[in-house]
Amino acid sequence: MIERLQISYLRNLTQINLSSAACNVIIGANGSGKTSLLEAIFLLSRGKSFRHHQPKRYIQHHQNTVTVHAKLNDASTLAIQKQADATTVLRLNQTTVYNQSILTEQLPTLLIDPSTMDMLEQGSASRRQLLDWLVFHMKQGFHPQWVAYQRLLKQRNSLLKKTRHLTQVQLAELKSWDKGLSSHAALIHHYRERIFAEWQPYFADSVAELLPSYAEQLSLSYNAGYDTSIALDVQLNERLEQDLQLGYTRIGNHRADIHVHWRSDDSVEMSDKQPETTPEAEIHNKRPVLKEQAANVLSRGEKKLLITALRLSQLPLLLNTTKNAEVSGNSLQPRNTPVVLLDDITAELDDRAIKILLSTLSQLPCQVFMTSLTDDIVPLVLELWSEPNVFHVKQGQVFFDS
Ligand SMILES: Nc1ncnc2c1ncn2[C@@H]1O[C@H](COP(=O)(O)OP(=O)(O)OP(=O)(O)O)[C@@H](O)[C@H]1O
Repeated sequence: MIERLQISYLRNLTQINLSSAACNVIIGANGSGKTSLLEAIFLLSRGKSFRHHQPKRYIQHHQNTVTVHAKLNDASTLAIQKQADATTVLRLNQTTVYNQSILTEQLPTLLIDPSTMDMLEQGSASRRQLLDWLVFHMKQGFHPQWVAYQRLLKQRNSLLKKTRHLTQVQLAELKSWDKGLSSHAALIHHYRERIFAEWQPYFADSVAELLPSYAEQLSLSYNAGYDTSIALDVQLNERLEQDLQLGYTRIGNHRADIHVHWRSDDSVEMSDKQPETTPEAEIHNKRPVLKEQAANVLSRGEKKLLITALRLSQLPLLLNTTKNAEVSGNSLQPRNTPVVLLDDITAELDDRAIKILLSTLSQLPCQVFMTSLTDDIVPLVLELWSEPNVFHVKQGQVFFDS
C-alpha cells in the first residue's frame, strides 16, 4: 500500500507530496489535475501513462523530467524518472533496477476506467492486456516467456519487412527463431488458458452483481491467436509465403484475444445475420464460428458496466491466489497490495453501480484512489471505509481535507 506519494512535473502537478490511506478521494474541477494524480501512480507501476505514450505529452511544459516516488507501508520505496526522449530510470529501495516488471510486481495497479468504451469493439491489444495483467501477477513464469517471445517476434517481423525472398541463410535463421517462438508460445498459452479458466467464475459473479438481468447471457471466451493443437513453428512454416507477402507474422500469442459474448434465446438467428470468423476457424479452414459480440447488443451504459465487471472481477481472483498472499495471523494477506485507480466513476456509472463497485472494493484488501468532480461521493465513502483521506485539487495544488 502506498503511504506517501511524491510527484514532480507531471502535467500541471509541479511538486506534490501527500500521505495516503486505504481509500483516497481526489475531488476537483475539470482540468484541476485529478486524473494526473492517478496517471502518476500508473506511471510508477507500469512505466507508461494510460493517456499518452510519449513522455513529452505528460511531462510538464518547459521541464525535461517527470518523477514519481512512493513509499509503501512495508517501508520499501519505488521511483521512476522519465525524460522527454523516454530515457527512464527506475529505483527500488534507492537501488537502480533495469526492468519495469520489478516495480510492476511491487505495485500491482488496476485502472477501472469505464469511459474506455472502445475496449470491447477495437483491436485486441487492450483485451489481451486485461488477461496478461492477471497472468503476470499470478504466474511467475509468464513474464520471462513473454519477453523472450516478443524479442523473437520482433526479429522475425523485421526480417519479413525487409525482404520477400529469403536467402538460405535467412531461412535457416528464421526457422530457428520459429522453433524458439513455438516453445515460448506453448507456455504462454498454457499460463493464459489456466488463468482464463480461473477468471471466468469471478467474471460471472461480477456480472451477476453489476448486470444482474444479463447474468445468463454474458460469457467470456479466450482465443489463443493460433491453433494450439499444432506446434506454432509448423503453422508458421506453412504460412511463411503469406507472412512474407504481409511483411509480418499473422498468427501467434500476440494475436490472442478475449471476447465477451452475448447469448439469447434467438442467438442462432442473430448470429446467422452477423457471422464472425475467428482466427482459429480461419486457420483451420473450418466452418466459421458464429457468435454475437456483447458490444453489438449492449447499450452504452451497459457496456460501461461490463467493462467495470471485467476489471473488478480480476481483483478477488488475484487476491485469492497464494503467490500474491502470505499468512498473517489466521488470514491470507496480499503480499503486494493492489492499488485500484477509479477515474471519474460518478460521471460514468449510476448510483447503484457505484455502490456495488465501492462496497466490493471496501471489502477487499486493496488500496483505492478515486477521482470525482464533486464531493457527493464522500458520504458513501465514509460509510464504507473507516478513515478515508479526502483531497481537493485546485490548479495542480493538492489540499488535504482533514
Ligand atoms: N504537459 C503538460 N504540462 C502542463 N500542463 C498540462 C500538460 N498536459 C496537460 N496539462 C494540463 O493539466 C491539467 C490537468 O489535467 P487532468 O486531466 O489531470 O485534469 P482533471 O482534473 O482530471 O480534469 P477532468 O475532470 O476534466 O478530466 C489540465 O488543465 C491540462 O490542460
